[in-house]
Amino acid sequence: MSSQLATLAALKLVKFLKRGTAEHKGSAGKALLIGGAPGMAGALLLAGNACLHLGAGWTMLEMFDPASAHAYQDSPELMIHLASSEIDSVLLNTQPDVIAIGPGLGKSDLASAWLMGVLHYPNIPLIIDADALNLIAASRDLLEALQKRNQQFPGQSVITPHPGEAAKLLGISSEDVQANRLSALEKLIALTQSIAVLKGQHTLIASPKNAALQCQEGNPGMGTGGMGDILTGSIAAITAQGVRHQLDLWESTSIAVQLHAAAADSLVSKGIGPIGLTPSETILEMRSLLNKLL
Ligand SMILES: NC(=O)C1=CN([C@@H]2O[C@H](COP(=O)(O)OP(=O)(O)OC[C@H]3O[C@@H](n4cnc5c(N)ncnc54)[C@H](O)[C@@H]3O)[C@@H](O)[C@H]2O)[C@@H](O)CC1
Ligand SMILES: Nc1ncnc2c1ncn2[C@@H]1O[C@H](COP(=O)(O)OP(=O)(O)O)[C@@H](O)[C@H]1O
Repeated sequence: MSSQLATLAALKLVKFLKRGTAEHKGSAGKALLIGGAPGMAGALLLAGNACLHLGAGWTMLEMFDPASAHAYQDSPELMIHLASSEIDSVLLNTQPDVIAIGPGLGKSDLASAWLMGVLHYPNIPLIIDADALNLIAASRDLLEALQKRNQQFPGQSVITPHPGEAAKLLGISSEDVQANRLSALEKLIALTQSIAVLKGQHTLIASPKNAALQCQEGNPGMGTGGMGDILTGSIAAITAQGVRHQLDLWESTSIAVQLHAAAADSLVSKGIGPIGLTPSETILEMRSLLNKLL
């Protein structure tokens, strides 16, 4: 299969992120990240740290865990707010340039309500990951809301399932997904009409408009909890900057997918991993690679 697929080669697009001397945080965009239920606050913090270090102008977190909804000494730049049922007013007051929902979101009624709220929030890029995908897999209403959003605003959502999440969305096993990853990717796009990133060895990306590309970078050191969360935060950061730097969601996602895997390879080449490679180290390596590519 791999020989038939074109290779993802998106890093040449990084130069679009180069900042003019008069640019300010407004030009770098506002990202709103939603998740972090009790026991999984770390997933949202990892996504937030990735978003911050990959250059979003503002990184705002809607945190579901009341005990974790506070400022952090290690990353006081993150603007953290306790998620409540005031969903529409938060979205209206925040006016985000991009929303990412899912890291550690959980499957509570409030989580479903937030997901429905962001699916109804109009024409901005939306990144859907982790438990947000599991919620869509379990709810026809949420799936229909996603399909309707994509009919109204094509190209403005991306789903980022790992094989387990892809399997739930498609109603098959993760072994079936892995046995024919390209077919699973195509089915995910047919089902959701979103840009789709099927993670795992040789991550695949495609959209209703774009044929599948295969990421050649990446390594098994990436098999650490939180590695997908930082991809979500990175897509959010690059998309937030892309809004005013002529990059669309497809291009921003493509950059993030390749940069993420390339950073993990770069760390392994320096002896940092594969065993014990952490998502937090990968964030800093992504920042370093990104700035070298400008
Ligand atoms: N620090 C934290 O708080 C973390 C929280 N997390 C959150 O935990 C929740 C549950 O997510 P999880 O993904 O951990 O658990 P899930 O139960 O959703 O998925 C794990 C299963 O997916 C399948 N799978 C995943 N990757 C695969 C691959 N490359 N090849 C084949 N099969 C694969 C396997 O069957 C695996 O057992 C999410 O909301 C997530 O964001 C995780 O991101 C880990 C870190
Ligand atoms: N063997 C591998 N080769 C390449 N990339 C991998 C490998 N294992 C995991 N990854 C990557 O690591 C990330 C794991 O994401 P995910 O499973 O969502 O993690 P989490 O939910 O714990 O944050 C994905 O980007 C995936 O492509």
